[in-house]
Amino acid sequence: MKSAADAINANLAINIDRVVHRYEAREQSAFFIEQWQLASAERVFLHGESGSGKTTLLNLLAGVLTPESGSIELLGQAFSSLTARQRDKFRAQHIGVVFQQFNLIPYLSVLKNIQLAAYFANEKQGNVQAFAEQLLDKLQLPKTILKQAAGTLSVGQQQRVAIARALINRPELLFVDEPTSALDASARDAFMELLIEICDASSTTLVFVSHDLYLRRFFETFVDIKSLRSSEGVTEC
Ligand SMILES: Nc1ncnc2c1ncn2[C@@H]1O[C@H](COP(=O)(O)OP(=O)(O)OP(=O)(O)O)[C@@H](O)[C@H]1O
Repeated sequence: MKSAADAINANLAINIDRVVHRYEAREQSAFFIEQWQLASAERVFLHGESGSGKTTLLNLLAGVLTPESGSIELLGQAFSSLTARQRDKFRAQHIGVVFQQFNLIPYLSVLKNIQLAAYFANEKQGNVQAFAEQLLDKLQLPKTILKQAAGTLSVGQQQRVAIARALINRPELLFVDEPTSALDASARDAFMELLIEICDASSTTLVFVSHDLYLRRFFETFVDIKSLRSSEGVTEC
């Protein structure tokens, strides 16, 4: 029979347990989080001063970095124990990511960049273009941009395309790092409304990193990374 703890854990989207990360093996200091849990469909605004480890945490959650010890469970799966290949597959199918560098392929069109994300997640291509158009429209980008090479867009436009690419598979988990930094106030508010709408519609769990405290109003949970990090057992950065 399942225990009450098992039942609670089954509803967790993210479950971090004693995670240690070091950028270099001999590094004295380490990134350490003892425990952090997020329920399915929870939205968190993650804040912290520059260099406090927000991007490191997102990279661990996205599987770009792997912990030296401890475990990261995502959607009930032991994500940090997967092989690199299994992690890539899991990411493509369940995670949307928007990093500070947008990682668009510059010589491919906007549509191809978005289609590629859908392809890796095995989404049916038939519906991809219509949904991409809908997303770009809500992000205040013209439909004509779909045919343009991603490398020819402005930084603000690239940022919005990266967001559309992250949302195209309606991911269960969405990790975004400063997604509004290149947007003006009107595009920023439109983006936030779209993001919340899509997260609501798909019960997406969102970890949203930003320095912009104005954006805190869109979130039920606010976390300062300082409160997550602990020095027990290791020396902090
Ligand atoms: N590739 C790397 N190699 C070595 N150290 C790194 C690397 N990336 C980050 N660090 C260090 O890890 C610490 C946390 O950096 P991180 O980028 O996670 O912080 P952050 O809170 O996201 O900062 P910012 O708000 O400026 O983006 C910093 O001391 C940084 O110098």
